[in-house]
Amino acid sequence: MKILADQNMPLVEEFFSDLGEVKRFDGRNLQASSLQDVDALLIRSVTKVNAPLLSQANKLQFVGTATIGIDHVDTHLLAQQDIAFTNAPGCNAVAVAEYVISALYAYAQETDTCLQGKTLGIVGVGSIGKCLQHKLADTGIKLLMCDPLRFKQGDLDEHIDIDAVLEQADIVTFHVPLIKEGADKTFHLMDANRISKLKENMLLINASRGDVIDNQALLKLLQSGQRLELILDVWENEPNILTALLPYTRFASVHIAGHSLEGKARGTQMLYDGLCERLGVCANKQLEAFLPVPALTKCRTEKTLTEQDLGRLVHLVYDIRRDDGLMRANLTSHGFDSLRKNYPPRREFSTLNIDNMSVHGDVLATLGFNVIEKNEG
Ligand SMILES: NC(=O)C1=CN([C@@H]2O[C@H](COP(=O)(O)OP(=O)(O)OC[C@H]3O[C@@H](n4cnc5c(N)ncnc54)[C@H](O)[C@@H]3O)[C@@H](O)[C@H]2O)C=CC1
Ligand SMILES: O=C(O)C(=O)[C@H](O)COP(=O)(O)O
Repeated sequence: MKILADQNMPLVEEFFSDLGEVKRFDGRNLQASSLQDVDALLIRSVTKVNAPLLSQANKLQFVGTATIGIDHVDTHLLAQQDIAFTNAPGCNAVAVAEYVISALYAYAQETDTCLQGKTLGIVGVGSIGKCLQHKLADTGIKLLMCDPLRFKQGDLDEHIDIDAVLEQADIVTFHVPLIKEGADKTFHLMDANRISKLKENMLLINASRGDVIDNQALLKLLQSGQRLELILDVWENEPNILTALLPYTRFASVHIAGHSLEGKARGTQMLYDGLCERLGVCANKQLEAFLPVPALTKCRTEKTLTEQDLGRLVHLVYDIRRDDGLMRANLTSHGFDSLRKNYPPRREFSTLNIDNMSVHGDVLATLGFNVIEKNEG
């Protein structure tokens, strides 16, 4: 079978070469003619699957996106054409949650803020929101959960309306899918009206989709002199983003919140599992076999850890300021997509084994580190 895979998807040859012939493509520039005689298409978020793209797909039986988000895929059209579809739910939830945690500790360090006692609103409590809620559970940050849909389904104990969250929280982070229309639309969930009511100096984090926040309205507010703390990983109209927003951000990045090595590799494995299921063959490959050993695998904590120490541990594994620096220094010369393509490897907290001799084992473990020893003394 012929398999066409995005050039930015890792481990495709390792997972798929036993199933067929693998060819790569540039995700932003896939042409309809390239789908002639192709059996399986493996994409990332930058490839729009729609009627024009599928117009010459004479053999396509499987489309997989190695992402959580599916706003780039016309799933109804695929169903109509009896083309199996899978995404990779949850594949990079840990990576996005750790991006937010790294951002929080870096923000705290730079602004001399104590996170303990602050109130953080999580808007969208699915895989990522829940993962973040769990990881922050022992940090002393008060969490407000906002997810009307899950609350209605009885899948969430508490739900606070978004406007109440924006009023009560010091920090708000968005983890909703992009829904462009209908009763549940999240397009411009943060519209000009909500943006105009934002409290001075509150911290907004967006690592969901750029269109969830009206970027022009946000810029207008900031240009009017309102002070806000902003951490943006996603932007409207990527890759041609509103660069005028950049100077107003505390930290900015090129849509890489989910790009841990593990997160991207899990996405590939989930597509492999999906295609094997479609073909009725046994999926017998595991990503652990392909991941490199991390540069840093072990450290030891001796004393009672302060919040600053926790931040240092977080940043040992992943410091958002690395990505912020790369974007600010290279966006103009290299461009948004090239920075994404050449994203330096990043590992998840679980790759750091912490030999813990302090009383902070629980917070370290809930943050996601691998705590290998605990001494209550
Ligand atoms: N920046 C990045 O690199 C990444 C971004 N994403 C984005 O994050 C989104 C969320 O991912 P997951 O948590 O895995 O998805 P999920 O589908 O598990 O959870 C999304 C949650 O948002 C809730 N929701 C929908 N509309 C809402 C609203 N108006 N207000 C509050 N909650 C609402 C849903 O009920 C659901 O529980 C993805 O759809 C994707 O667009 C995902 C991975 C990486
Ligand atoms: O999973 C998602 O949804 C994402 O946004 C990805 O992590 C990032 O997208 P691509 O690397 O596929 O463009």
